[in-house]
Amino acid sequence: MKTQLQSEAAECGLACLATVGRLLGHGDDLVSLRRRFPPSARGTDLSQLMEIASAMGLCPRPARAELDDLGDLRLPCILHWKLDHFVVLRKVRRGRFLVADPAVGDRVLSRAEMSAGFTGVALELTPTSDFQVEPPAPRFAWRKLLRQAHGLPLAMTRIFIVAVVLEGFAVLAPLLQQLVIDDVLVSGDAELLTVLILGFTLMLLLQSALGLARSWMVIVLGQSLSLQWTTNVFARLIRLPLDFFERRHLGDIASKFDSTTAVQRVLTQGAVEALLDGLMAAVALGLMVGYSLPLTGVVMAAVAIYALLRRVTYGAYRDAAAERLVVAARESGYFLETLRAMTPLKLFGRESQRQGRWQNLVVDVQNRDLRTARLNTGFGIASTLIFGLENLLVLWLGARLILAQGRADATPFTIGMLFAFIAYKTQFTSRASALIGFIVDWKAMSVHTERLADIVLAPSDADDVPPTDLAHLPPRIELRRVSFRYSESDPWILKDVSLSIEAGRHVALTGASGSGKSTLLKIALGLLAPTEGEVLYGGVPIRRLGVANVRRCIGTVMQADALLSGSIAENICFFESAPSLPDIEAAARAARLHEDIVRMPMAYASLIGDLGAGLSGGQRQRLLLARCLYKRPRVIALDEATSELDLANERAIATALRRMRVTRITIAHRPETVAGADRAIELRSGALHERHAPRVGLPPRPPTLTPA
Ligand SMILES: Nc1ncnc2c1ncn2[C@@H]1O[C@H](COP(=O)(O)OP(=O)(O)OP(=O)(O)O)[C@@H](O)[C@H]1O
Repeated sequence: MKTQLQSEAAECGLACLATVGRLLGHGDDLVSLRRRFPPSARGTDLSQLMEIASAMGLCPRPARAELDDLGDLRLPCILHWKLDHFVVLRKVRRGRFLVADPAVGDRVLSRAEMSAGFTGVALELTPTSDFQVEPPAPRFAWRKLLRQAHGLPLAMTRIFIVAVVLEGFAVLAPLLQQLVIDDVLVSGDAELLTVLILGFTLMLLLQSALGLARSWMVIVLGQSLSLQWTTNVFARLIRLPLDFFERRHLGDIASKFDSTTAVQRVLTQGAVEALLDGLMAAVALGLMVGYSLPLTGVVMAAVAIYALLRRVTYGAYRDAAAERLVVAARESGYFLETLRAMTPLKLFGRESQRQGRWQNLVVDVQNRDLRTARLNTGFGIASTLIFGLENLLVLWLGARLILAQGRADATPFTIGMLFAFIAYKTQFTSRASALIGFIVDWKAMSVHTERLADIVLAPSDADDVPPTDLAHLPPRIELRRVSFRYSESDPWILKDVSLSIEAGRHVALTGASGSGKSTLLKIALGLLAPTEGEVLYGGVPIRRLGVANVRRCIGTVMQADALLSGSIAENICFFESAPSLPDIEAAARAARLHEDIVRMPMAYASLIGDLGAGLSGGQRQRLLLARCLYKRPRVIALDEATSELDLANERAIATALRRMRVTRITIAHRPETVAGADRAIELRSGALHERHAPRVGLPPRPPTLTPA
């Protein structure tokens, strides 16, 4: 597929460049371009697009154009669309415009639609001598998925053997017809008829039992593979870096994940059935040739026309399926977001507007379904016509062969043979068309594998350092000459920042909103990798120690932290398998939450929703704090973790934390919180400025959970 559909909310520009590259024969698709030029979460503007185009070996030329001039531009070119989007103009013909929209796929637009969307800015792209048809990016290997499936060869072999026996019965059935018509009816042998019918009844029973066994085995295999594969993909997904999730819509990630099931179905059940279909088609074809060559020729011609028809319609089917996946993902993401944003929607009275936009998205999905249904209808009628004509032709030719039996040069052909031929022909055409269907599904599987590749090929943030206890290292955090920006096209948030937070000290980080405090904290926690410089824990780079090992030593409450649905106790111990109830209570006391909890009817067993429903803002923050303390961390990192608390509670918590003598880094705006720290550092224009000198503190002590 040449048109590259965007996966991330803000990568329409990159997707357009990938589409133009593909149309001009560039080997890179969006997956590999995304890896080479990670887009900013905020999108890409024209000048950044031009930079990337130049790096791809395309000479960019921005142009102002009227609708009438579009046909004179060098196509394909990129058009600025509705002020916040880019599309690719592929062709202009007789006043209609073929546009590749990375959000929805190919669209043929009228002049009026073009005039409503096109802002007048176009980007022409001409390949230079540097433009190379590069080797395709590493593709998602379905073979790897197959290899990961335990017990697959044995289960497939069993299913195959049972199925082959079943197919044997299917081959014998038409022979019964031939025997009954040619021998029994002609000779009037009633006894032979009884024997034949009894024999075939037995066969039918056996066939039913084996059919049942085969279906059951296919179901069991499907279930087991689906579990293995989805588990593998989920394990991969959950280890992807944070920015993977921040850049994508929820619905898109969920839909990509669902592609695993589609791939699994084609690779296992589909593959076994295709193998059998191929085998049966070959056997039936051999038998048909034995009965009559001219009749077989007619059937083969019909199957060939059918195959050609599928080949011709394949592109349209594939595009409709690919686009449907994208628009359906958008619709489900929008739906989920609506549920999450119920409070502001009601407060701002935006229910109707939201409903209207959701309806538009549903219509988008329905339009794709309609396209597929239209194709299916046309295709169904065409194939009925092809095979109907073939049937009539076989009947006509077969009957003529029977009628010619009296002649000396006639090839022997009986009524029973015609019946048997028709039965084998029916088997052959149905198996051959199923096989062609499988080949189409196999090719169309790339729609799913491409989507799955976004998860499977994305670099994971899991390091291969084994779990290690870092108790021997002093809990000291150091940022050494760290610079950071979210992408090459984003401004620097931190520039050459060095900071050492000594063990047992408390550093308060202040700064204007948007100055980069949370970003700095995320870098210190290994959630974001510094663009330059490094982060050390206890004097050792955290990548060497293993980010997971370091995070085990650090308790955190982040700005947009989440609770999960479950009980309060479960949330405090973060669903630990063998939680310590006294520790849960100690953590809740230290976070000044215990009294609130015991006042609840079900105390620690009280259930809360995933968004912390059932708790006040301050209780939510204290619960997050209790969760952080339950870990018995050696370092505590708090990002405005007490902003919703009253002063009395905040003071009590600050005292409790001070007594623990853990290393602390606190982002806060309140003067009281900042004043309690050993050092206050302000982040301004990407650099750190000391606000008050370090206080002489006590030497660090091992962390304790002393209730306040
Ligand atoms: N994923 C992202 N991609 C691009 N820019 C981002 C991203 N996340 C944050 N930013 C930008 O980085 C800058 C620093 O953000 P950050 O959240 O670190 O600020 P902050 O100092 O913690 O702000 P606040 O006090 O309001 O929480 C802001 O300008 C923000 O818009």
